[in-house]
Amino acid sequence: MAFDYDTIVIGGGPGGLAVAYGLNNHQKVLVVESNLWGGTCPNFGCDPKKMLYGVVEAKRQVIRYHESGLPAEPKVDWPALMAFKRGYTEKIPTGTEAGLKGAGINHLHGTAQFVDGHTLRVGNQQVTGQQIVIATGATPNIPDIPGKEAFLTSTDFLNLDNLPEKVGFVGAGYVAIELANIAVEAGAEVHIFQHNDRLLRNFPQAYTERLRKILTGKGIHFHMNTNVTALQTAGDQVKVTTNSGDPLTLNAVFAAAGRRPNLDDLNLAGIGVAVEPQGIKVDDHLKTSVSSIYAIGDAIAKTVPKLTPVSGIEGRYVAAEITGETHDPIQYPAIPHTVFAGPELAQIGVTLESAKQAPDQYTISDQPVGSWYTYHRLQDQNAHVTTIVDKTSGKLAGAVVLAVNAEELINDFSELITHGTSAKDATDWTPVYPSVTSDLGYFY
Ligand SMILES: Cc1cc2nc3c(=O)[nH]c(=O)nc-3n(C[C@H](O)[C@H](O)[C@H](O)COP(=O)(O)OP(=O)(O)OC[C@H]3O[C@@H](n4cnc5c(N)ncnc54)[C@H](O)[C@@H]3O)c2cc1C
Ligand SMILES: NC(=O)c1ccc[n+]([C@@H]2O[C@H](COP(=O)([O-])OP(=O)(O)OC[C@H]3O[C@@H](n4cnc5c(N)ncnc54)[C@H](O)[C@@H]3O)[C@@H](O)[C@H]2O)c1
Repeated sequence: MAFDYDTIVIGGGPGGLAVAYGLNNHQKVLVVESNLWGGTCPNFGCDPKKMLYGVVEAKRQVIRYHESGLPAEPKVDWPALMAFKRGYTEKIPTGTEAGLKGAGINHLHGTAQFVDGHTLRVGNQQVTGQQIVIATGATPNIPDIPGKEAFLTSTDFLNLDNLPEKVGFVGAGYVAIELANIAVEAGAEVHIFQHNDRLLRNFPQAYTERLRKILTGKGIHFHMNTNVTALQTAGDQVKVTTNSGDPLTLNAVFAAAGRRPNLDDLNLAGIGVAVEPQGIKVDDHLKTSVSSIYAIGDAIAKTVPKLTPVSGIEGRYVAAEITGETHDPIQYPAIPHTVFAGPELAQIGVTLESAKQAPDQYTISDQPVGSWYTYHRLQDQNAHVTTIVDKTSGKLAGAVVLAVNAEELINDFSELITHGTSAKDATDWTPVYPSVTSDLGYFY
């Protein structure tokens, strides 16, 4: 049977685009996107979030230098900050589409729905492909409570014309912590409602408690072990009812209770693609239960974190698998993850919890580093680093970092872990001094 395309990719985000560009010189490819070209990360995820974060962190650095020669009292101008962000994000969809055009990749705007394992309906046309790759990402999970229509999402937060006076976040994961930090630094009263006693559950509790203390010090109100049971809107106010204490009146409440895969439009049940609660079920070649269909990125059930670089790795892997460049199962490198929480909390590799359970295998070194030159210079008294070293090889196996510039140190650690650098080789070269990297030798 002749197909219209060799491969059709559903979703024009980081994952889908990695497949399309990976296949472009080998195959006739079509990408279908229902919303904004570029997907979540550059339009309403990582990139706009970090533009806002960069500005509020600059303000916080000035405050840290308050008694070190910089007595200014900066204030965030939200409309100007938003204009800065929009100046970047507004160009993303057209820029991404122009990139596809320039590369000669066929692309179609519309919502794709499966007719069978090789056929999609997009609007009023049907297209066929020998392979189809699902890269439809995820969308905010809205808690099912009375008044849930009042919930705003991270997408709304990252596009607010004005910052409301009092804001709440339901959930205490990545989205809640990062956006709450931006809101409090920009001058809002901020409340976080968490149904249990853990924030950022994938990070070690000693570290999340240190972070909670710092964020509480900035003025964020943590309502732990608290279920939001109802929302009620009246004008520009939202009454938040919980299972503990009196209701609170805020001006905006954001659902930050995880993200669910974007699968509703696809008719997966109709064509027999197996789905689990966390996303599409795939094997170690990222194939679904229908042999002509692959799935990648935030749309799949997986144990690795749902992050932009992971979607990219999976997209490039599927492209290589389709062209026959590889037939090995997918192998993930150590994936660093960072919460941009002001300060940043980052980790990579073997977790602290599992290292503690294997004392014969790992040496754990837990160091408050606030008094080290690098952190003293930045006035970051709370900086803290844990390294986990494999006793047999002497190589770094994992690390946790809480510091204002944790992203830099975790990237250095990532490089050491990924390339299996020994303690000797890690110090056998000359980085710029003084810098975050010139501290590496002290950690090993
Ligand atoms: C607020 C926020 C901050 C984040 N910050 C970071 C960060 O700092 N670092 C990081 O690594 N990750 C971050 N992430 C996560 C990151 O954005 C995602 O992991 C990444 O975008 C996933 O890429 P993807 O291609 O799998 O999915 P997406 O980027 O979500 O792309 C999927 C695309 O598929 C389209 N689509 C869906 N259904 C259909 C259909 N039926 N037909 C056609 N098209 C369809 C969607 O419109 C979307 O454009 C953040 C996420 C959020 C929400
Ligand atoms: N810096 C980054 O890399 C970054 C930033 C933002 C988002 N992300 C990605 O996006 C994903 C989604 O972020 P997120 O914060 O929405 O999810 P998350 O999984 O990190 O956190 C969800 C939070 O909601 C709580 N929760 C779950 N169900 C609930 C319910 N019914 N009612 C109330 N609370 C509930 C959880 O206990 C948890 O605190 C992240 O896991 C990550 O993959 C990454």
